Amino acid sequence: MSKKLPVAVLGATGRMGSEAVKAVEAAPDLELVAALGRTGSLQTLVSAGAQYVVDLTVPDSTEANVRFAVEHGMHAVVGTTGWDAGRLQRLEELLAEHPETGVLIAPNFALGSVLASAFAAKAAPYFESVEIVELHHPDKVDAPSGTAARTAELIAAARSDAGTGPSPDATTTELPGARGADVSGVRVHSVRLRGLVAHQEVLLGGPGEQLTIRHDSYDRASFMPGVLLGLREVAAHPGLTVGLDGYLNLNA
Ligand SMILES: NC(=O)C1=CN([C@@H]2O[C@H](COP(=O)(O)OP(=O)(O)OC[C@H]3O[C@@H](n4cnc5c(N)ncnc54)[C@H](OP(=O)(O)O)[C@@H]3O)[C@@H](O)[C@H]2O)C=CC1
Ligand SMILES: O=C(O)C1=N[C@H](C(=O)O)C[C@H](O)C1
Repeated sequence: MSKKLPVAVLGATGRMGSEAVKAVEAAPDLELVAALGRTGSLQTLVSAGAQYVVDLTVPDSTEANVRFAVEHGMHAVVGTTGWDAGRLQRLEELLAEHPETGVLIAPNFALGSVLASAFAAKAAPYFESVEIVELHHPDKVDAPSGTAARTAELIAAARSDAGTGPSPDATTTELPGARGADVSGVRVHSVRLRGLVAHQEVLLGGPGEQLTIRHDSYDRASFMPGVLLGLREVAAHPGLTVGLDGYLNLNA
C-alpha cells in the first residue's frame, strides 16, 4: 500500500473539525498527524510533518492559517467561510509563488449542496425571479452563509451570461433587512433556529409557477465525503480551486 497522506486538522475542537478528525482517522489512506484547537501553534504542523491541512476554524483566522500552510508547502482543504474577493486575490498571488501547491476553498462539502447550487444556476436564467433562503443552527457566527453567497454568485453569473434581467421588485418602503441581503443582485434571507443544521432553498418564480431547489444537511456527517475527496484530490489540482464542483465532472 502506498504511503498514507499526513493530514493536520485546524479547528479540531469545533463542530466540523471534530467530525473531520474522526473521518481522517477512519480513512485507510490518510494519517492524522496533528489536530489543533484555537490555542494550538501552527508550528506544530511543521514538526508533525503535515503535508495536508484541513481548515475548519473561523473567518478571522482562516486566511493566516492557509497562508502558513502554503508558505510551508502544504496543500490546504478549506471549509471555513469568509473568503471574499480580496482574500481570494491575495491567496492567488501567494500561490503563484508556490506553483506546486493546491488549495481548495469549499463553501460546502456536501455533495447534495454542491449539486443543488449547480442546478439552481442552470435553472436561474429561465425564471423572472430568484431569491435564496438559507437556514442554519443559531451558533453560526456569519450571515449569510458561505454556501448562499456562492450560490448567489453562480446564479448571478448564469443570468448575466444569458442576458437575463434583474428580479422584479417594486419595494419602495421597507424596514432595514426585510428584503434580505443583496449578494450580486440576488436577495439572500438568513434564518437561525435551534434544531437546524444547514439548509438552503433557492426559490425560482415565473408567471404562474415556482421551482424550489432545496438541500438539507441533517448531520455534519454529510460534509465528510467531500472533505476526504478534497484531501485526495487537492495535490492533483495545483493553484486555487473555489468550490468542490471544481473536482467533479458535473457537465458529463
Ligand atoms: N464547507 C463546509 O461544508 C462547512 C463549513 N463550515 C464552516 O466551518 C467553520 C467552522 O464551523 P463550526 O465547526 O461549526 O465552528 P465551531 O465554532 O464549532 O468551531 C470553530 C473551531 O475554530 C477554533 N477557533 C476559534 N477561534 C479561532 C482562532 N481565532 N484561531 C484559530 N482557531 C479558532 C475553535 O477552537 P476552540 O474550540 O478552542 O474555540 C474551534 O475548534 C465555519 O466557518 C463554518 O461556516 C461548517 C460546516 C460545513
Ligand atoms: O456554519 C455552518 O454550519 C455551515 N457553514 C457553511 C456555510 O456558511 O455555508 C456550510 C454549511 O452551510 C454549514
